[in-house]
Amino acid sequence: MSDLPGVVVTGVSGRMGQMLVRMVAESERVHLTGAIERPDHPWVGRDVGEAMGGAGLGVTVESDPLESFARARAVIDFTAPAATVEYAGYAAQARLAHIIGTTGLSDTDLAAISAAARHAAIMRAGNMSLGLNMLLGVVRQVAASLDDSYDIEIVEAHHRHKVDAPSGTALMLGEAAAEGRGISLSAMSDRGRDGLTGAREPGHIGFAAVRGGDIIGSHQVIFAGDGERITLSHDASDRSLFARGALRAALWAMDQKPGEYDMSDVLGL
Ligand SMILES: NC(=O)C1=CN([C@@H]2O[C@H](COP(=O)(O)OP(=O)(O)OC[C@H]3O[C@@H](n4cnc5c(N)ncnc54)[C@H](O)[C@@H]3O)[C@@H](O)[C@H]2O)C=CC1
Ligand SMILES: O=C(O)C1=N[C@H](C(=O)O)C[C@H](O)C1
Repeated sequence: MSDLPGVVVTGVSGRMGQMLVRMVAESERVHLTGAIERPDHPWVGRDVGEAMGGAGLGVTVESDPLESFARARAVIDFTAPAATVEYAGYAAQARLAHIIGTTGLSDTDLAAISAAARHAAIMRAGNMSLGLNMLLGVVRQVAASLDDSYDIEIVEAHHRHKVDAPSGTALMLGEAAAEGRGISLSAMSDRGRDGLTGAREPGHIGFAAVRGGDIIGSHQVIFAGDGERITLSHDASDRSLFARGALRAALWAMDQKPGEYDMSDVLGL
């Protein structure tokens, strides 16, 4: 038995899940106490380290989170919207910190997560990298300094397996630009142009998504004016970036009161 605070990872067979299992298991500050997958997954019942193709870690993959949540201080969750909403309810019952990396959440999902945050600390961010979260402040500032003769367009690129668009990060960048401009993103965004769209609406924020190959995550915010263009960009070249941010967030959130937090709270930005 370890005295270190327990952390559960959900979606352990996924791209981020496997990265997180490795990082939590190797950490000297936390202890891996649970590994969760969906009920029909072939890894359920196996040691998570062995299922990942390495040495056993002494943690069996389970589909029922109740027991492992009861032994933990935090759950790190990069799965899918329906799963994340379900885990938010369980984490609230067990009063443990819930670190949410899952993107593609609907307004209804977000409302359910806010309700769960009355009972537990929830840290949610569409991107947990330090660099990207620093960039948000720069985007806000540039958007506040330029009037709407500079058209704002957000272009994101991801691997062929990504299921949601625009990416969670693109939406965070869009929110930062909208805050800088003093506008509402939901009222002023253009997504997925196709066909005879008409000329660009002044003041709107446009989104475009590229999907292909093994691109980990690239984002550009373009401020296109007459005669010049400013481009702010961020490129992730290693997924461990996000896992490191998530682990830092878990350590931070374990000591927070119930409520909703984001990476700016964790990083003190
Ligand atoms: N916030 C951030 O920094 C980042 C967020 N993401 C987001 O994380 C999510 C996962 O991304 P990937 O790992 O690339 O996807 P993935 O498809 O490789 O992994 C998702 C995993 O969740 C599991 N899962 C689905 N439903 C489940 C359930 N009910 N219970 C338990 N497990 C369940 C799947 O079986 C799979 O193993 C996506 O929404 C993605 O956009 C990804 C990278 C960074
Ligand atoms: O699905 C991914 O891979 C990623 N998802 C996040 C997003 O939607 O922005 C973060 C990162 O870009 C990788």
